[in-house]
Amino acid sequence: MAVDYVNNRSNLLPGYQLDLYWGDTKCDPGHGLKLLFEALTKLPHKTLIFGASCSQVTEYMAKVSQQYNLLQISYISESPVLSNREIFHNFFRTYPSSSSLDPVIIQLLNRFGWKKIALIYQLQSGFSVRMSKLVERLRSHGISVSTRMSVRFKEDLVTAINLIKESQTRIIFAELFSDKTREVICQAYHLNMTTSKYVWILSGWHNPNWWIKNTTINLSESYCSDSVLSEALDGHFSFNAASSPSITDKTVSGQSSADWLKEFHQYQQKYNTSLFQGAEEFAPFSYDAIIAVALMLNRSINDLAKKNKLLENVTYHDKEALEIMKFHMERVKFNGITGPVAFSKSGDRNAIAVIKRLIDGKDVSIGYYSSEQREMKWNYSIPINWANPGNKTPLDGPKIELVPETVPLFLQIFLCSLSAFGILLTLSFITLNIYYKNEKVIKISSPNVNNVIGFSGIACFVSVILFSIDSHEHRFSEKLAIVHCWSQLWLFCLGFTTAYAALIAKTWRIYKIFNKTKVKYQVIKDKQLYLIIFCMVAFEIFTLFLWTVIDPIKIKEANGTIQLYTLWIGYDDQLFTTMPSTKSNYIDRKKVALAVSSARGFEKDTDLSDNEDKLMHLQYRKTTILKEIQKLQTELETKKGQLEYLKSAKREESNAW
Ligand SMILES: NCCCC(=O)O
Repeated sequence: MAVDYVNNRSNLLPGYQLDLYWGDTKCDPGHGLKLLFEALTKLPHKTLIFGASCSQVTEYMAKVSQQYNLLQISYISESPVLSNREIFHNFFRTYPSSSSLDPVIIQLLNRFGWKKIALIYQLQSGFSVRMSKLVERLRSHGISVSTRMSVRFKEDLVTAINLIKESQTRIIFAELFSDKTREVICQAYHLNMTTSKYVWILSGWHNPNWWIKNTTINLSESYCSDSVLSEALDGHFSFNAASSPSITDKTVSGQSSADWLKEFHQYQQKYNTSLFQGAEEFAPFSYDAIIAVALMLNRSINDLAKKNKLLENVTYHDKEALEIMKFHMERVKFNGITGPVAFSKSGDRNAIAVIKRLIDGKDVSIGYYSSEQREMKWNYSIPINWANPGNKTPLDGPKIELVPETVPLFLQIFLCSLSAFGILLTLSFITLNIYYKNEKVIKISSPNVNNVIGFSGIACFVSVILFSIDSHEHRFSEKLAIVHCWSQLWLFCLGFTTAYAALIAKTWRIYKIFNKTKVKYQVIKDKQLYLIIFCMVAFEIFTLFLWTVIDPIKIKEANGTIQLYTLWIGYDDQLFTTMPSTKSNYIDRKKVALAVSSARGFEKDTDLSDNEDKLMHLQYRKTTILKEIQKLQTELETKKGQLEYLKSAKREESNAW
């Protein structure tokens, strides 16, 4: 159609006819190179190489064509590798580099507030390099890439999808050729990864209805028919360079994009050949590429003439002719079917990208992005239906909410009131104890030691109040929280030990009195009781000191529930059954029981945090290993990309062709 247009125009390449020698590269470098050699070795001499479609073929062909000092122009190859002028000196394209469309993904993620994405792509240099650049770009925009998987064989694909599922990322960008994309979607479907919780973003350059192939996909354990794929793909997003960004603007041929499309359909019917089927996405770019070639040749004729050269006589390896053509190609500028056509220094095209969504089997344009103006225009009149109750935008992963695990308020109030009551009661006992210290019953019970027990009990009550105060990071600084934790422990342990030591001392004295073997009345003074108390408290301080130094408290976030054991009250009668003083009216059994039970509860609490520790550690190890795998994969892909560059450069140097 484009060749006909050029050949029918009297003012474009007057006296010349454009001839196109073509063949199907089958998206395979081997086929592509064979066709290229056949074309180059047959007469007439070829003036320019047009194509290929798949970047992996184009890359090889462009390396060959430049050995012949020929210009090459592609109409759909999107690999960012082709933008490297140091490797591809004479290459142009009317389709933008895929990397120039990366902002589209960022705009889409930003629109829906997604901050995490998983990437999956087919293993080949163009896609690998594109993904490396995309990862950098996403990260610079605060979007994390949870997983980056490359696939080549069916086995890789199954593992890759499983790993993406494990990464718990619900937004997935996949760039693969259509056959592989079908397989990826099939596997995802069987893993429930195409439900409304997941969002798939795919390349938009596939043929319309690319998933319909009338064949069943057979993965290891998953089968998918076309109708299953249609169901799985409904609602996915895709984007590509817009083939007809404006349907009203007049183009260089005087047609609007709409007129052009009409004529294209007439061509399709006229030739009735399968070769035109589904070519709507590529055809406008191909058309504009031919127009660009015609304009470039038209302008080159005069400059060639100045060098005494005729276009038809230009032979291979003519560097001078090549420079003239390259000069004019770099300056081509016209309004094409695909919008304004001009080439950057790297031979690339700035284009307008279209974002589409598959709604009820039809691609609907929901926005346009201009890479030149870096501007996104959303078509908000298209409703975004997420197919979930309440039409909620899917999340990029499971929602993680940090819930501080604290003692519930009612329990806090209850505990504090109970402790305050205990403190008041103890204070009143201490007062009575001091006031009536000379009364006989009080006197024989060692009022000073009673006071020690009273104050120790108060320390335990205060520690309960401290336990119930929530010191998580939003309230206390880390240092203060640590001091808070230690003070609870020190207060409780010292209070308990002191009270217990005093009781033991008193019990021992009673035991001594009641079990006297000598006839003489035995006097045991308070000083001896203080010594027992001192020894036990000193041992406790020493133990606490060792604990504080050897295993200091660390603040960390943990999953799970805090269970409060310290309230359970029970008796530990063991001590009393072995001592005759159990029956003594002067021993406050309640207090002892509370203290012993609290200590037990504390042990249980410590066990619980040990388990949490292990769980946290395992979770941490899992995350670290996953991150390491991702890092290694990224490095591997980058290295593969570099290796391919180096291989191509080496081949070029050695002039193997
Ligand atoms: N024709 C497919 C476009 C993708 C590529 O550049 O290979």
